[in-house]
Amino acid sequence: MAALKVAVIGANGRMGQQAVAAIRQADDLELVAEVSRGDDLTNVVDAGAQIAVELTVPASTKENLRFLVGQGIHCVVGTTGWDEQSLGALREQAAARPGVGVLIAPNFSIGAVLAMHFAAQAARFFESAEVIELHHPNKVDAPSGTAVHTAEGIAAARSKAGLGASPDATQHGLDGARGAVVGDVHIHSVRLRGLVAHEEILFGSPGEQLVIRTDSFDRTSFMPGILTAVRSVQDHPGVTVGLDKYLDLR
Ligand SMILES: NC(=O)C1=CN([C@@H]2O[C@H](COP(=O)(O)OP(=O)(O)OC[C@H]3O[C@@H](n4cnc5c(N)ncnc54)[C@H](OP(=O)(O)O)[C@@H]3O)[C@@H](O)[C@H]2O)C=CC1
Ligand SMILES: O=C(O)C1=N[C@H](C(=O)O)C[C@H](O)C1
Repeated sequence: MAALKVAVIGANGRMGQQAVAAIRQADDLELVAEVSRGDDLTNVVDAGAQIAVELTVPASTKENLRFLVGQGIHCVVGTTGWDEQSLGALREQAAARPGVGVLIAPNFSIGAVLAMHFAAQAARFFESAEVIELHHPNKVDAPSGTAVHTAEGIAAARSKAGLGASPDATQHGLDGARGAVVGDVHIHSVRLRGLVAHEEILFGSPGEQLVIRTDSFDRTSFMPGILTAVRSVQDHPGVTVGLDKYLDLR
């Protein structure tokens, strides 16, 4: 079978460089274009790319996707910054290009994907839930896309189970002390030299605690997920959020 033709957008970045290397090493994939800031995205089309891996910055990703989906190119997106409004616009655009698949993946590491899945399963059993995400200090966004997705999954499960917000008697203190809030779930962001990408999901009930923790010590942890997504995206038309949807998790 012919190799799938793949382009990487954001090829000079921390993730982009590793994605380029991982795709080059895969026998069933052919890297046909590497796009960095300032390069023309039409290179991707001219090179005949079937799939684009988008690993840029929140300020660039939506515009890139608008172009790529408009050209009928399947997209695997790791960049953060997607909210309900921008996802809605993307879904609308994808609906006008039937057959085109787009994966928005808050996290490609299997550990993080499973942590989010387990957190959603655990959420209805506990009175309290909070998320701590810990990253390298060069990260430009906070909270992390993974933490937002984790909190959304927990909030949906809690709401379905009829649970309200976690108990919290805080009335006084410094702004920000209780973190950011997504769907009633508090998220705390740590930025620390030496870290890569880590998350702890805390659940509490009287007399007990459950901690789910995932650690990416190296960006190689994201590569198997990217390759799985590249190989699968054509089989999932429309916009999918979360690599878990490709993994047959129950
Ligand atoms: N889903 C996942 O598993 C993971 C997702 N991420 C996310 O992926 C994104 C990238 O992370 P990371 O590699 O660490 O970030 P980097 O800042 O190292 O890389 C981003 C790269 O994209 C480039 N860029 C910006 N705009 C464009 C554009 N329009 N066209 C082409 N290239 C562009 C930047 O260039 P310049 O330097 O000139 O700005 C930079 O080289 C972030 O949103 C991060 O949160 C990260 C790790 C895992
Ligand atoms: O910027 C990063 O490094 C990461 N970004 C993603 C996020 O915001 O969740 C994924 C991972 O946490 C690494």
